[in-house]
Amino acid sequence: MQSIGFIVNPLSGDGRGANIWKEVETYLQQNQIPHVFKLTAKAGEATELTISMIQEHKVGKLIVIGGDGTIHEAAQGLAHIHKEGITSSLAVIPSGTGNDFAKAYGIPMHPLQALNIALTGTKRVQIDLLRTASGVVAVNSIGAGFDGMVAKLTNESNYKKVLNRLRLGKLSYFLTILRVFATYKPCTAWLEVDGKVHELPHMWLAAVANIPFYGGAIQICPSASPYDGIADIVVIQSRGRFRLLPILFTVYQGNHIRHPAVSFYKGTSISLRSQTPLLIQADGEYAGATPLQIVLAPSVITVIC
Ligand SMILES: Nc1ncnc2c1ncn2[C@@H]1O[C@H](COP(=O)(O)OP(=O)(O)OP(=O)(O)O)[C@@H](O)[C@H]1O
Repeated sequence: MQSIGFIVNPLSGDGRGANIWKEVETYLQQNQIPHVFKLTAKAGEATELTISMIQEHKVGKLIVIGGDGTIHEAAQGLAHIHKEGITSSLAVIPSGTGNDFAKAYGIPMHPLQALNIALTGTKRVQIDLLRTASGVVAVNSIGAGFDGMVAKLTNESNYKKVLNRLRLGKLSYFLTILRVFATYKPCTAWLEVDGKVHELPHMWLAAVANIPFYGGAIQICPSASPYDGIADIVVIQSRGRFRLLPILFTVYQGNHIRHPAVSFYKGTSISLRSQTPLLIQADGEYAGATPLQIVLAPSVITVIC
């Protein structure tokens, strides 16, 4: 049997991770399922825990209990060991706020159902990654501009904690969207996709998507697929703010795609420059500012779903 390792972010979903781990650990003990586990003690730690767990304990199946931020950190570790020719499959028990990764792979939100899939699921898919020039990888998306600012302010906000406690975590992203929408100043940016440069005046955001969702089930790029070896890019441009209002209310269903302010591109080598530095998010985590360069790395991680 494959050796099983758990990485648990006890603080994900404002403490939901710790509660889910208790439930999962009880199940593992009752059913005498051998495993190793590590709890993250600080931000960023899931990367080194992933590497050490796989190298030291020869873990063939890594199960992450966390949100998209913890999966993002574990993915850095999985991509690192992939370069050394070592592989380990990734399974997820969602305990975060947005849980976009779990949604994209049809992983149930119920902890014991997700555990059952992690332990016995036979479907394994190879997924692409987005890799930046600075070596960061993203499993879900990388975006610059409006959504970079939304990710940063949501993660720093106090209402995210309060809403998580009320099981309304997704609302925290929407509240920040409204905040940023009222004040955001678009600028000109230059997007290069596979050698072709597109000048983008009044750009609000450019997001490179590996899956359709971000920010807690916002269907920003409905055509994105992590299996097709190509990244989908969505750009929103507008001179006026109020012209974009309909997008706020249609983007959750992915019905913004025909709005004239929205355009799409596809490619494997992408770069973005901007008139003024724009904040970047990678899988919902703050990741610096433009300029940004991304290449699509095909079939790097195996996901159990
Ligand atoms: N012990 C810890 N103390 C402080 N921060 C931690 C700790 N363990 C992990 N973190 C940080 O918590 C952050 C949030 O985790 P995660 O994204 O998994 O949950 P979330 O924010 O509730 O969910 P989502 O990303 O789906 O919105 C991550 O950036 C991670 O680095």
